[in-house]
Amino acid sequence: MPSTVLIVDDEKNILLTLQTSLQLAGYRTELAASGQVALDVVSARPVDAVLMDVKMPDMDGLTALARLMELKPELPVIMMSGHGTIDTAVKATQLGARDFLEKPIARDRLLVALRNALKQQAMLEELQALRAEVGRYDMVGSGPAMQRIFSLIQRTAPSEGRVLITGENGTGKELIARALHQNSKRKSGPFVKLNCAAVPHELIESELFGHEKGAFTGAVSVRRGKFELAHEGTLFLDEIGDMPQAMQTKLLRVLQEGELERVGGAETLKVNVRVIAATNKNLEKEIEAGRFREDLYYRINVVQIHSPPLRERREDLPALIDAFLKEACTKNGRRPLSLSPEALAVMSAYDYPGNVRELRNLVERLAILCEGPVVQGQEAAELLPRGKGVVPPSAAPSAEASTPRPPPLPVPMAAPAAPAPGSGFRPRVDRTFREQVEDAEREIILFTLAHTQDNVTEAARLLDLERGHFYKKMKALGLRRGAEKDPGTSGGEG
Ligand SMILES: Nc1ncnc2c1ncn2[C@@H]1O[C@H](COP(=O)(O)OP(=O)(O)OP(=O)(O)O)[C@@H](O)[C@H]1O
Repeated sequence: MPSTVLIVDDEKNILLTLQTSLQLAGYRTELAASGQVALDVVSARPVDAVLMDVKMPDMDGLTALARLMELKPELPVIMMSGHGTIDTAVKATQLGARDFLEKPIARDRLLVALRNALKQQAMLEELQALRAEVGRYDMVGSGPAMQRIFSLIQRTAPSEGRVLITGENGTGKELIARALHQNSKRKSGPFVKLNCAAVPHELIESELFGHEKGAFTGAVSVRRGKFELAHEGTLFLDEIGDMPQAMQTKLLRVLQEGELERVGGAETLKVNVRVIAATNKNLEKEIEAGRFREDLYYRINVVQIHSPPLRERREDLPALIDAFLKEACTKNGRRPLSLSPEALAVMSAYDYPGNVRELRNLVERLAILCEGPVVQGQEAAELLPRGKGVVPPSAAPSAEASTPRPPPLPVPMAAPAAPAPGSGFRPRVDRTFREQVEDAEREIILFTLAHTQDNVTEAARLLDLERGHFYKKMKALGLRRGAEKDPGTSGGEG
């Protein structure tokens, strides 16, 4: 899409000459005969750059420049003057002008200045976007599920094929979309995102297609839609399953014809956009229920990439935790933290209904709250939702641990061969009476088994319990025998 340049000069001849030069070079132009008109145009219509004379009646160019910078601080403005002094040029630069041209303006010099200003602007915008997204591009994980995703990204990204990314919230769908863009031929173009579930139904059309001034109440100026903004780049439509049906029909037309009109506008705009969509819904079910257009589904679903929930790819947990821990420590200005084996075991046992997003938040909390330098199992357990944090005794305490060993937590499926947690049971206020009695019973059994080297008969004898009753108790508490052990070698209790 050609850039629009606003030319501001009180001399009509100059306006027309510059307009011709710029149009021949492929730019769209807007004209303003005064500083005030220029301000009106910029607040009403999309303008990519301004070329403005210094000497004008009513409002001189430098005053207009200062006002423009207040209105749109990032707008590239090139000043021009027939009586240019160094002083004026310095003032213009201080006010935010990107370049200063002397009249009469040489066409080549003008085009170079304009190209540089627009390029610089594009780079600044890209840098800003990158800064905002810092740390969000790198996809961590090397398990089979991630390998499959990486391979699909590699094969799909260079094509122009539309991609539908499916998966629960927080599984990394947006990250996949960004990776597809970054690895595509469009990577120097924009990546634009619209979350269809976050925009009120009545506004989604203008978000996507833009609107003309006065198209509806509140449309005080022209606005480009996401499709226009994504021209020659990628448009990521998140939560597409939430797109209203009327809008699905309009989207289908753009996907088929590559054309659209802004809301309230008559001009047909051609756009060259690759659409990547994502959903946490089962779109086939949505089609059956009559909520999603089947023809749109086939248009967007040329290639499908599924991002499985974190609980189905636990093998990636250590690498993800490590990456998020490093990131959070740097962000919060603290020395690097590491996880004790107990803490890692606690975090690996949790199901993460909020997926990688939840893990990332939990790790950031760890980085803020833990004293460190090694996160203990108890600290990790306390971070998880109530009742979800358990410290398996099989996880050995870290040698680097600087804090005293915390009291042990309940053991859901522990092999008696594991080291006994010791007699550290203490009453707590965050578990019920019954849970705490069971915690104590577990401790007693594990402690005794450790003492008898897993000899169940001997442990039952020491506790004055029937052997059968002892077994039942173990089962009820979720404990199992050292299954890998041959009963004959573990003390002959079998
Ligand atoms: N493989 C990964 N490596 C590193 N970070 C990840 C990974 N997957 C997800 N994340 C991080 O988890 C968070 C959620 O990811 P993202 O927004 O891509 O998920 P989503 O599936 O698009 O979520 P939603 O459906 O809610 O929009 C982000 O902070 C992202 O950086």
